[in-house]
Parts: sequence; structure tokens; C-alpha cells
Amino acid sequence: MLGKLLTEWINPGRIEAEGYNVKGLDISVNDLVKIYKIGRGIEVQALRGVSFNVLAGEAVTIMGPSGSGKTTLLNIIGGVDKPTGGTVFAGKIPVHELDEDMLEKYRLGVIGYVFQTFNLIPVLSAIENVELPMIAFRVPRSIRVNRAKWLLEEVGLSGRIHHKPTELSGGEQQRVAIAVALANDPPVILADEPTAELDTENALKITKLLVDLSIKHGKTVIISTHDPRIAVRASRIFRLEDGRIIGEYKPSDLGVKHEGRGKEEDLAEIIKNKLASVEKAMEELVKKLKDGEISMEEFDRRYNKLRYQMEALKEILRSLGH
Ligand SMILES: Nc1ncnc2c1ncn2[C@@H]1O[C@H](COP(=O)(O)OP(=O)(O)OP(=O)(O)O)[C@@H](O)[C@H]1O
Repeated sequence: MLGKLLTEWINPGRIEAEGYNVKGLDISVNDLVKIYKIGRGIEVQALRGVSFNVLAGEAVTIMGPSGSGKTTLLNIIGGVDKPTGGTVFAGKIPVHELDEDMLEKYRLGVIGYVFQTFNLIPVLSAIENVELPMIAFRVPRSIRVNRAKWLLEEVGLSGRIHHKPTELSGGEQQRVAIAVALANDPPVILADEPTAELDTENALKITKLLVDLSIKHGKTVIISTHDPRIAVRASRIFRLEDGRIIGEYKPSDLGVKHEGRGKEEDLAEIIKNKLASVEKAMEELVKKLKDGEISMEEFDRRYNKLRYQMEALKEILRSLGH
């Protein structure tokens, strides 16, 4: 029964030498809990009931400090790790219920995973790295080689296809890693801090490549990041802290246009203005409560929302050196 839900995705016949045939899937995460047991009865609760939805074809970011659970969350969505509790659906596929055999198929056909550390095989050239997932997927050689070339061209590396990872810059290695993730034309791309090792210019280029997969090709893209400058490039930002989603924003809530590519000084100015308006709204809310215009519940709900927004804005300012 479960196998049937994967049938569509595990057919190598759907892979073509060029282009993307497959659009994104909805991702639905419900009350996800992950507890790591680290011996002697000690437990680490990495996720404490995380729920959120990503629409098919949407690009979102998960933002949060180190240790907040970003990698754990992506690993569970990506079928690399199993949850302790809760559910994850990719379209109709109940990822949390898949056994090892089906998870392997799911990882090959449904998920393209981009890691922080590029994760390329050092002894293989760029093109051979891109071919690997297609070999595992049993894509015929003629299609495989041409698709690998096409994908490397797509990520702007047509002149580097025979280079080994060590002969490429960090930004170029991450481009190859994106081509690897796209090899089997997956509907869902997960990227775990894909820009952590890169300078700002390369980080923004890689982010654009990933976000464009959603905008131009309808893929579902989930990017985890520490960096608010990256986060604001997606359509929505989920803020994860201590294993919980504590807020959800649109870049416009933070005063930034969805595809804003402004200079960093401009961004700081915009965010300072937005911060001032959020602080003003908080003051007004306090006044309304004092004047008896709103109930305590309503105050709590609205004040907390503003507070999370304020914290996110302050974090962006800090990362911009203000
Ligand atoms: N395999 C594991 N065994 C035990 N604890 C783990 C394991 N993996 C992660 N953790 C713990 O779970 C929590 C969340 O870790 P996770 O790696 O998901 O966070 P993160 O937000 O991705 O952090 P970073 O930004 O530093 O990569 C942390 O407290 C971490 O120490």
C-alpha cells in the first residue's frame, strides 16, 4: 500500500536528459518530536512538537540559532532520520511510516539534499558526482551523462565538468552539490545551511539558484540558515528555537521585498525603520490594554507576535553589524 504512493517517484523512466518534469509536493509536518538517547538514560529533545506546512512549489527558510533543531528537522523530512513522534507527509507519502527500504527509494526519487559541507566524493570529477544518484536510480547511461552535463551548465559550471572538488572553489563545489541534488529531478529540495561556508557574494548566488528552483520550476524548496540575509530571499521564514517554531514571517513583515537584492546598508535602514514601527505598535498595544480597549488574551496574542517580529528584526540588524 505504502509502496504504491512512491511508484510515481521511483520510476527512472521519468528522468530526461534535459529539463525538469516534476513539480513540487506539499510538505506537511505535524507535532514532530525527536528525542536522541545518548546513553545512561540521558536524552536530548531536539524537536518539541514542530508543526508547519510548505506549499507545493514554495521556497521557505527555517531560521534559528545553532542547536535549535534545523538539521534534525530537515533530516526527518528528508528521510535520513526517523521521528520519535508526529507525522511528516510529502504530498500523500507518510514519510514517518516508511521502512528503510522505502526510505532509500524516497531519498533517491523524492528528495534532493544539499548539505552545508558540499558532500561531494573527492576522487570523482564534477560530472561523475552528478551521475552518481542517477546510477543508483538506474537511469540509462546515455541520459545520465547528458543530464549531468546539462545540470552543470544550469548551475553555471559547464567549463568545470571534469574538475575534482578540490580543484573547485567553495561556491563552485556548492553548485556541483546542487546539480547532484537535482540529478533525479526530485520534487523537493532540502538545503541545510548551504551557504554557511561561503562569503556573502557566493552565499547570495547559491540562495538565488535554490529559490529560482521554486520560482521558475515549481519545486518545493526548504533552506535552513543562520543568516537573515539569506532567509529573507524566500517567500516565508519559519523561526525555530529550542526545538519549537516560535514564529512565521513573510519577508515583507520584516520590511524586505520577497526578491529584494538591495545593498546591505539599505537593508539595515529598512529594518531599522520597521523595528521602530514594531516598537511603536507594541506601545500602542500596551496603551489599548490599559484603556480597556482589548482583552488580556487579545493583548497576549498580538504582543507576542510583535515581540517575535522585533527579535527577528534585531537579529538581522546584529548580523549586519549594527
Ligand atoms: N545524533 C545526535 N545525538 C544526540 N544529540 C543530537 C544528535 N543530533 C543532534 N543532537 C542535538 O539535538 C539538538 C539539535 O541539533 P541540530 O543539529 O538539529 O541543530 P541545528 O539547528 O541544525 O544546529 P546547527 O545550526 O549548529 O547545525 C542539539 O542539542 C544537538 O546537540
